[in-house]
Amino acid sequence: MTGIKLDSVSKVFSGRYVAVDNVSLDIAAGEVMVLLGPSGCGKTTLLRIIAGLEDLSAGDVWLGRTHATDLPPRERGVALVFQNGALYPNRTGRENIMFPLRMAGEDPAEAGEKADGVARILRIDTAVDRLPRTLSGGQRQRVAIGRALVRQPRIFLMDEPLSNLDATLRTELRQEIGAMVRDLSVTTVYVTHDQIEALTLADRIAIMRDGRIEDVGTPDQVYNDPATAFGAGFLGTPRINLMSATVRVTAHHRVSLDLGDQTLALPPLDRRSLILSRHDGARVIVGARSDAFTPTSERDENQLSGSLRALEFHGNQWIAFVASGIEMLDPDLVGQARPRHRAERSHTRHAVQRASVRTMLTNVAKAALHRSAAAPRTNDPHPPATHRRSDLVIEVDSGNGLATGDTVHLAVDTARVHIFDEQGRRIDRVTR
Ligand SMILES: Nc1ncnc2c1ncn2[C@@H]1O[C@H](COP(=O)(O)OP(=O)(O)OP(=O)(O)O)[C@@H](O)[C@H]1O
Repeated sequence: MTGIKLDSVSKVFSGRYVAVDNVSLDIAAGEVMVLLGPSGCGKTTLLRIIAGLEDLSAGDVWLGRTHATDLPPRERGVALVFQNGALYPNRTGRENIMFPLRMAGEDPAEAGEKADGVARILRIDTAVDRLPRTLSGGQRQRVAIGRALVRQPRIFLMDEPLSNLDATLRTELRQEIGAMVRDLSVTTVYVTHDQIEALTLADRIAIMRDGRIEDVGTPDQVYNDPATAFGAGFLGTPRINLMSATVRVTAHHRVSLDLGDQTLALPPLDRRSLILSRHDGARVIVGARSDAFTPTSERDENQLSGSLRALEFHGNQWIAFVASGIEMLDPDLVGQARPRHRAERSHTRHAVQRASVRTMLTNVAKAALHRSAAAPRTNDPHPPATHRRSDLVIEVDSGNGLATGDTVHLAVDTARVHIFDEQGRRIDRVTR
């Protein structure tokens, strides 16, 4: 088994577009690492870097103990499966699977046996005599996976392999891929923008944004103990509520979070109270998932209230939209201040070393600051709330007696609330 180490890896396209920005990541041998993030955040580029299909602008790649930065793709022992695992149309499923072995000069009978073995694992053994056009989308993708696996790669790279399949097939094949890569103990890097795929498949998830890794941890860690507001917003449906708040510290060092007309008090022994007790007046972001609120008729200090604007039936739950007057923030915009386009310069793999990328970033940061002084800020970490994002979104039990227009009081479980600084980074330490 082979681990992967990415050491301060950057990729700048055309000398000016930073697709991957100083990424360091250790993937253990046999681990399933999912790269998760919105379109354009650099997931595929990072995968192609591991495969050796992109030259680096800076940084190093290690595969096991091998320094692989300049190693050609065929010497890396990696196999890749893409969205459309394109198959040879005039070859049967079996011939497609055994093709890499035949190219490597393997005896046809032995290659055929290996292909049949892989087809059994992938549960397409009854379909492998057919041509691709007669196979279903799921079967075709299984053949593509089989063709990648038959060479027994040291590292298995998958780029959104399920995105062209329908929901049922996706679930089925996702479970099989998870079981298969674990049975084979092959180090796997899996790219997706689908949070369910990431949460269900991964040993660890790396959440990417703008070419960087925002957070990396087990599914439980990144969901329940998110390092950043963006990561917290990327996982979970409905999306986490992010409330703009000001820290208030009383004479007795009690800390409360001023949400405008409403307040949340932190318990005195809460570690966040200790951290914030020295930051009276600081702006923070309070994150609470929809299930951290409970509608209540009893009054107590840690309650928020508002008017029930809408109630939606989601099959397995009711979602309530509560107009609370609190300024809500969009997770996609919090802390987003970095332009992706860099200074106009021409860079080749050998010309751009780590230091020069750093200089480039500094220049761009200066330019951005200069621009922000002259023009209205479009990337303000606290953009004005929009009507669409101005409601608290909460889960309620079976819509029990609530009606739109009602005033609702919501008990807030402060233990389940996350506090981020203005740039969206957790103020307290996360467990990793
Ligand atoms: N060859 C290239 N030349 C210039 N820019 C590129 C090139 N390849 C990728 N990019 C840019 O780099 C950024 C990262 O692209 P990448 O494909 O890695 O993102 P992604 O997270 O995989 O997105 P998606 O989920 O949409 O596939 C994108 O904005 C893309 O336009």
